[in-house]
Amino acid sequence: MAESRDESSLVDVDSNSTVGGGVHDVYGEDRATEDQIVTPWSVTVASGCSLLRDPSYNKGLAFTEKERDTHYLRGLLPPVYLSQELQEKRLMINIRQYEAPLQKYMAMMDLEERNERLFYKLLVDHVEELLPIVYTPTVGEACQKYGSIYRRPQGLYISLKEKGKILEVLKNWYEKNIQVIVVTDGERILGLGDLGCQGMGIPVGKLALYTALGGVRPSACLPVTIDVGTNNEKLLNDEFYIGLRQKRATGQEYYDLLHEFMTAVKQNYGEKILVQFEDFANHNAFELLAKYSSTHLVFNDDIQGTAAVVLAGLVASLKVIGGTLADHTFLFLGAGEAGTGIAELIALEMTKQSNKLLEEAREKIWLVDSKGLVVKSRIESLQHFKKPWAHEHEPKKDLLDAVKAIKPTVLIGTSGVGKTFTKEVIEAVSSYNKKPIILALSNPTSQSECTAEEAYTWSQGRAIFASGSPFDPVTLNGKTFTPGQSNNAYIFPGFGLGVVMSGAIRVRNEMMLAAAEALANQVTQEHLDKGLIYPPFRSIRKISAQIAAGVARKAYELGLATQLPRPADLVAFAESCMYSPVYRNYR
Ligand SMILES: NC(=O)C1=CN([C@@H]2O[C@H](COP(=O)(O)OP(=O)(O)OC[C@H]3O[C@@H](n4cnc5c(N)ncnc54)[C@H](OP(=O)(O)O)[C@@H]3O)[C@@H](O)[C@H]2O)C=CC1
Ligand SMILES: CC(=O)C(=O)O
Ligand SMILES: [Mg+2]
Repeated sequence: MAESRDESSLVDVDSNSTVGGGVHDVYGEDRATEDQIVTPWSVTVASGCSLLRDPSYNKGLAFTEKERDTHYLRGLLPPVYLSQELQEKRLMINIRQYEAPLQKYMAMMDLEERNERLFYKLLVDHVEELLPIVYTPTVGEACQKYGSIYRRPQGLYISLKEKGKILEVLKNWYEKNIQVIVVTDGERILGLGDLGCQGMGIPVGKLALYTALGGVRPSACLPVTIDVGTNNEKLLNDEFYIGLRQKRATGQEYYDLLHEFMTAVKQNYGEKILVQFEDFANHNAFELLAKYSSTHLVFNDDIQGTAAVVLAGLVASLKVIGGTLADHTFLFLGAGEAGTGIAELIALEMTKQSNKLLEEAREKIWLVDSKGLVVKSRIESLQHFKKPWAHEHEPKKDLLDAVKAIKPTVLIGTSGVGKTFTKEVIEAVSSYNKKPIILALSNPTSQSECTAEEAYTWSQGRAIFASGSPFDPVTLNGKTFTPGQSNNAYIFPGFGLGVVMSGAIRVRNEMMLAAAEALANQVTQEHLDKGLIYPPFRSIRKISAQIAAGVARKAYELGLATQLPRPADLVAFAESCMYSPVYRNYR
């Protein structure tokens, strides 16, 4: 039993072991190797219909003759035995027949509710095909229509109605050994704005990636949506809206509910529960992060995870265009969570690479918000997170003017507004650089600052381009360009695994730098030759193991890790901690 195990035994776990996440594998089913038999525990041993209806244990038509006898399945299944591989093949054929991505999304969600291991097998084996379905861009549409497509609760809904009872609400969740929570209040869902309670699709999607991409076992993941109302009139008037029908609570009422939640989380799950803040509006996001980083194991994916993925892409790009970070000039469209978060990590890395002071490093980085270039003369009216980026310069009202004035070598879109990298903007950036770096990070695809085709066409094939949501390869004058995806999905699954497996008790920016470095190290010359600044998602589990190891190594160095003794080979340990979706045999 995991709870009483000798911790040192974890260091040498069998490399075939499929234990997920490194702790509390109460019944041993995750720890067993694929050829060992395990007990399909629920409260009692599941059998008959209850076994078939339990998504954690259901194997569809892959129950053996012996299992059909011992678990009272005779007659409940047609006579045929269909292996997991054949089931996977069949499901992929079915899913590919749907034309609309939302139909594919719903088919995937139905599968998850029916047969969890098969869901993850599909996602792991077809990650490049299915990521755009369970994640951006389709998850954005799913959130917009979440009320209409709602079937079953996929996470915990904590609304103002639950005030004073949040600890009890947490106890209602059917899994007890939670290691990672992704929580949103739905106010800034991708670049789609306030989707209120329907933002639930985001924590659900993010946690599916924790499992598929990072190997944290599904039973350890808890999606949470905090519902304090919505200011989205369309949703308030939608008869199928699933949330509180009121304007958003703000101020003390909002912060009291959040505080009750954060307190209850620690009370219920202890010090080592990782909480990922996701898609909060920036007027709350920075404050929540600052408030809870010293008392809880928290990070904000939009501010910190995004920063790590972009830094990794930039470090990889430098191998192609040369120079150090400090040799470059960065211009952001969008000075919110993603923009200022990325800017800060770039500046921090510059100070590590050179002997620059943080202030000096920041001078190489410029931001544009909805009112124009962030400059000193605006300082009084700027939100606190923009102030460090207000440099001395005459005001510039729009991006094109800012590009002409700043002449950036790197242009990054974090505005949440599509089509803002116009032909003029990209042509201007390309006129100053042999190989401009252009990152259009806003999600979903409709909000992307430009398309891959636009970036390559308007830069005459010279841009190093990546985007937040995926684009297909583009052929220009007989040459094919493959755009990369610059999305925090590269970082948070491996980051979370590293935190969990090391038993880290706090997140530090150095751990984000370690994650970025590990990701950048996975970019090979072959990738760079193809124009890619990230390795392909198909090798994400290997990448996540490297990221997890880098993050854990840093946590040990900083004295924040509690999983002792430190495993000698952290990469092997990370791999051994990863959940495998392969079916198990039942005794
Ligand atoms: N690829 C990835 O991994 C990630 C992508 N993102 C994407 O980044 C986008 C922004 O997210 P986030 O930073 O959290 O959002 P925020 O709301 O915190 O920031 C948005 C910023 O964009 C500015 N802005 C809005 N409209 C315009 C405009 N027309 N022209 C210039 N600036 C504008 C805002 O200006 P003002 O301050 O004046 O209002 C604000 O500074 C989203 O689409 C999100 O999906 C986010 C995280 C990760
Ligand atoms: C990717 C992500 O976290 C976002 O767009 O908000
Ligand atoms: Mg996000």
